[in-house]
Amino acid sequence: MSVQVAARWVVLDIEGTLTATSQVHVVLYDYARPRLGPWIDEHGEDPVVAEAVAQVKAEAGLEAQAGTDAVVAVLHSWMDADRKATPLKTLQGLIWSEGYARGELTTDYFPDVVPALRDWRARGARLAVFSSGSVAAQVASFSNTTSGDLRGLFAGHFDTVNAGPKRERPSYEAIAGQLGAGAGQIAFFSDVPAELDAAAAAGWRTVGVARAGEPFAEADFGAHPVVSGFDEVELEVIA
Ligand SMILES: CSCCC(=O)C(=O)COP(=O)(O)O
Ligand SMILES: [Mg+2]
Repeated sequence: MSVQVAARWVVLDIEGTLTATSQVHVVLYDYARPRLGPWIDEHGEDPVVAEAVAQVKAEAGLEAQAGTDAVVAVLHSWMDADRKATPLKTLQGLIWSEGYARGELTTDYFPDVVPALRDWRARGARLAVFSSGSVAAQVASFSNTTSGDLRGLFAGHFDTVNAGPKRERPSYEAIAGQLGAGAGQIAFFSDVPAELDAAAAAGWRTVGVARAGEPFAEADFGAHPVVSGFDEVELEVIA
């Protein structure tokens, strides 16, 4: 069954919506795990890295003098628990950006994703991304995919730094403001009902993405329309 959606802007979650959860939790997390310690030691003078490390220590209750091993142990525990803490996402994004630039990482999307995004874009829809993954990670991940370089499809990237937490309404209000769009012009696609609830509270249209085999496939999406793939979406592009 198809779902009709009227929107000018389509804002997309990544994990579980565009890519399999294993693409993040296995491929990307396994790439980052052994590289976190060396990255912190080699880039400790970089203010972005220094600030992220300070945030990890503060959030984990470590002393300011704590060494890299203690910081890495916290970061690994957050990855094991899939805690999408902002400083972890910042550090992962730096490491993944280098991995994509070196050609050591390639993003693989669900088969219905790229044809739908190209079709929506060709028909005038504007596309943006809202993910817990940092903006740097998002852009890098679209640069090297099994369908080529897809960066040109997207007009906006949002994360927990430039928008806010994904389960809170003000984050969606902030994104609408940055896009210069009315809430009723934006449709948000996500596999996580709590994210859809926050977007709907901000006045956005919402589409739940319940993909077979994914963690939220059997979740209760409440009043949100639900698809099992983008080929079930009939997008009407509005002004
Ligand atoms: C390829 S960008 C990195 C994705 C990531 O780190 C992540 O946690 C995805 O979370 P999402 O909010 O997109 O479900
Ligand atoms: Mg998701």
